Amino acid sequence: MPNTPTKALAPWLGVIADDYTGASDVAGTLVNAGMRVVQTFGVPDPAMQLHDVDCIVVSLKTRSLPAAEAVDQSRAAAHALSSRGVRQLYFKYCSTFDSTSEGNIGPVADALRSEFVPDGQITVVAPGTPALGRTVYNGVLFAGTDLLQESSMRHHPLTPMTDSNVLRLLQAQTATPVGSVGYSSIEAGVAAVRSRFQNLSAKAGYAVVDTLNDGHLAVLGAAVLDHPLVTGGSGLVGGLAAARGISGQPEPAPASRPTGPAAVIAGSCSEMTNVQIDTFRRLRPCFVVDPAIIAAGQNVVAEALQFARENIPDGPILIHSTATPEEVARTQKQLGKARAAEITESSLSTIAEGLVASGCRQLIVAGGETSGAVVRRLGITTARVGREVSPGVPWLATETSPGLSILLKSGNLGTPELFLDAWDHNR
Ligand SMILES: Nc1ncnc2c1ncn2[C@@H]1O[C@H](COP(=O)(O)OP(=O)(O)OP(=O)(O)O)[C@@H](O)[C@H]1O
Ligand SMILES: O=C(O)[C@@H](O)C(=O)CO
Repeated sequence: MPNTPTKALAPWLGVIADDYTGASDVAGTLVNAGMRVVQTFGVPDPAMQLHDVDCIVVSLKTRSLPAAEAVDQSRAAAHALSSRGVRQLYFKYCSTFDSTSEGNIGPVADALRSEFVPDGQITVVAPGTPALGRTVYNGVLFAGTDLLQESSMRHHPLTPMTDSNVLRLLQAQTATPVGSVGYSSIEAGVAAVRSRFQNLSAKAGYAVVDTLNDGHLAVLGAAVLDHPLVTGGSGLVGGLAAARGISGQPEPAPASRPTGPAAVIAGSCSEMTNVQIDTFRRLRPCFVVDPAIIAAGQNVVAEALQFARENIPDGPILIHSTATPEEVARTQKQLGKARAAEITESSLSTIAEGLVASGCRQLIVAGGETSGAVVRRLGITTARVGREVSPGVPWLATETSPGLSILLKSGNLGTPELFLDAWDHNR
């Protein structure tokens, strides 16, 4: 018998994630639900070997691109996944709905809907991820106990979130009408949700779903099990996995369990990253990369690598551009938002490249845009997803740079001690 892949062996879920840390978040959630997962960086080439997996997570860096480019890349990812036989596509965006009025959640979802969703079928919009403290109540998004617009996300350097109403946020980005499904329908069970979808589909293309707890995700997962396209944060993939009867017994990833020099690179300016850096700084050495100083011509990259050479033999080190909202605002005013980001991402990537070239084998990168820039510079295209260090934060065993483990941490995820104790989870 020729050894040709059959439809039965195809992964059932194909995820298109709009940033690299968000991709790791959803990949870790799937591993936690008992799946074998591979994460690709960029659209997988048809020749790429992605065997023995239940799920492929494609990491894109489309959250802050012009909408047309984000749409093109997301479409290409969807086609690549479809041609590998996946039965369901999942468009993963941030649980805090990071976007602007131009997009890119609406434009990408519209493009995927137009190709993959039958006329008249509603598409679910589910940012709510209770494990990360993100809940949706009457269409309004909360981060912990704060309204999204009153959370630290209002200061985000690239996508400041100043409204909490998901219907309004999405409607600003799409001509397709947006409706909602309230928690009382969800508590009434799968049939009630399906019937609400049916009624809504006469006047809307999207349904923003309330999500207060994991029980709601379980009902929603069952209600959208046969939808060709689902959109949301990482939470709903757990509901989908449970509805497929796969739950909770993670296979250890076939990681090479590397030891060796360890470093954190942080370009995230999110609140939790700031806390994690303060916690690390008390015990281990840190080096600050300031984009304004780089723009003034100082060779900060060389200084950072010198710092690494001197300190990495004694244990993990941290190199960061992470700054407070006030400092970021000052730098952006001086350099412009795009140039500040470009200088920072490019410098941190060069530093990461230097670290790996000189033997670093365990690398944590904090921040989605930052992770995108670093992983690209390192030329990593695929990784097997290992166990989570904390919700949404798994180690990845890179397949393109054997022996190198990376952990891509979303800005607000992880515990305050993560940069100190994540290494233990990689043994
Ligand atoms: N000191 C700084 N001044 C101005 N911009 C900065 C500074 N440090 C980092 N940046 C930029 O801020 C952006 C931070 O976004 P990034 O996606 O990396 O982090 P995040 O939003 O916290 O992470 P996530 O998307 O995973 O939640 C990057 O483009 C980064 O280059
Ligand atoms: O959904 C989340 O909160 C994260 O995966 C993320 O995308 C942060 O940028």
